Amino acid sequence: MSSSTIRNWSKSIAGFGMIHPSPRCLDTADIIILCINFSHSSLLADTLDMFHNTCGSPQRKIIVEKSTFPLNTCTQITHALLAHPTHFDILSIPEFLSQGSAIRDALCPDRVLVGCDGSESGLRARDTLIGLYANWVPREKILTQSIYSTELSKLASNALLAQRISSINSFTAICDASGANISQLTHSLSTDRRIRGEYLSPSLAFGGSCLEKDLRMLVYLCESLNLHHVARYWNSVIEMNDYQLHRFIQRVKEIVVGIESVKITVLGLAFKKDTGDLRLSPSIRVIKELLRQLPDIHFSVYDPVVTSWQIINEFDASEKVEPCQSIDEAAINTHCILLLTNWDEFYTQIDWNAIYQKINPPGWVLDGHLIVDVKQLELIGYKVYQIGH
Ligand SMILES: NC(=O)c1ccc[n+]([C@@H]2O[C@H](COP(=O)([O-])OP(=O)(O)OC[C@H]3O[C@@H](n4cnc5c(N)ncnc54)[C@H](O)[C@@H]3O)[C@@H](O)[C@H]2O)c1
Ligand SMILES: O=c1ccn([C@@H]2O[C@H](COP(=O)(O)OP(=O)(O)O[C@H]3O[C@H](CO)[C@@H](O)[C@H](O)[C@H]3O)[C@@H](O)[C@H]2O)c(=O)[nH]1
Repeated sequence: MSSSTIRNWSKSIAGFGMIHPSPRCLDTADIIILCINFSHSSLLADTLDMFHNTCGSPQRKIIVEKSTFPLNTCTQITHALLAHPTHFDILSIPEFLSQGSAIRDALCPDRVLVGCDGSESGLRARDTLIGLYANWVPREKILTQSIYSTELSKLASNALLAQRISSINSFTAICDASGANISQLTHSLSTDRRIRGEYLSPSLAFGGSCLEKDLRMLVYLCESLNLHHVARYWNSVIEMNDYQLHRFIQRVKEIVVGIESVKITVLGLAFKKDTGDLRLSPSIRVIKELLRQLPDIHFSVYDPVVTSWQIINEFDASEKVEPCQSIDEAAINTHCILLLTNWDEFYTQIDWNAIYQKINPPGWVLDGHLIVDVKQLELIGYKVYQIGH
């Protein structure tokens, strides 16, 4: 979300504001929402230091854990602040929004989980936050739980989403090896009302800053609870994701190896459509791994949202990765087109006939998201690999 969007949105909800954190602003706040990124773990310590440095106004404050922190973080914060003269109540209210639909998800959440420690003041703090959310979320969608349950619910949600993606991706491997068709398979699965179709879209891998990170947190939690079988189970979801990505990279290698001065066109760099976020993007992993294994390759990259500056900054070997302003520009003299992000315009706005005139024979297209109509492209003359077909 851009800061101006957040500002406009937050203006419409009385009492909300974006602040640059400082001991002074913490002193005057009634509710402090932590949405920092735990991967900078020292920053969590900095934040706690900042609370310690506030002058200690007598008024009680509520700290909301919105970031996805490891289980038990709320309790650790409580202990860390025990000696502080201001009294704090800690709540866990995990965030479930997705990149690309953040505002819609925030305004119309499936549910809001509010976890508290069950103490008298904790329950009062919980009711304050429920009152705040009730301004725009129907009361029946606001669920109250213990702090451990809300923290674990967040990890469990991302783990199950990732597990569904890895499961369907495992079937693309079976389809590739057996001749079955993944589109037909997902269609039949989605008609089963116990399964349905969400998070069953096959892909070259799941990416983004959350699913893998939260799975790793879950694996770590299981290990620390001596639940080694359970840890291995969830770790296998990550392993399946890596396997799927490397299967795709292997297919590209088989096609381009031996071609002199090979040029590959990458369509889509963001980790998914409707965002410019590059964190743990499968496209970037594909490019970097191919550059590592076949350093002579040149890439031309087009993404509808990711800027040239972002592309240049992402790669050390920037002279080998050329940002392009259009699909047509990226495709000139290419040997192979990779469809790596599921942008809507790739489904509907690519003139495959026109592009075929600009590329090097035999004209390979490798589709990591079931974007193209394979038969139509083969009729034009392309050679096509689509996951699971
Ligand atoms: N991005 C999402 O879609 C999403 C969705 C749900 C939950 N989450 C969770 O929210 C948290 C943040 O994720 P993000 O994607 O917004 O990360 P991010 O890195 O984009 O943003 C974190 C921000 O916090 C700031 N920050 C970190 N430590 C700070 C400190 N001590 N004081 C002041 N500012 C500090 C950083 O400078 C950064 O701007 C993570 O725990 C993540 O798992 C993210
Ligand atoms: O059927 C699917 C659905 C998604 N993906 C991929 O999975 C990744 C993650 O997608 P998505 O879940 O939409 O993105 P995020 O914005 O990372 O959101 C997830 O992570 C957030 C941070 O924790 C949570 O708040 C959200 O509920 C959770 O969906 C992307 O690479 C997608 O392309 C697939 O391959 N197939």
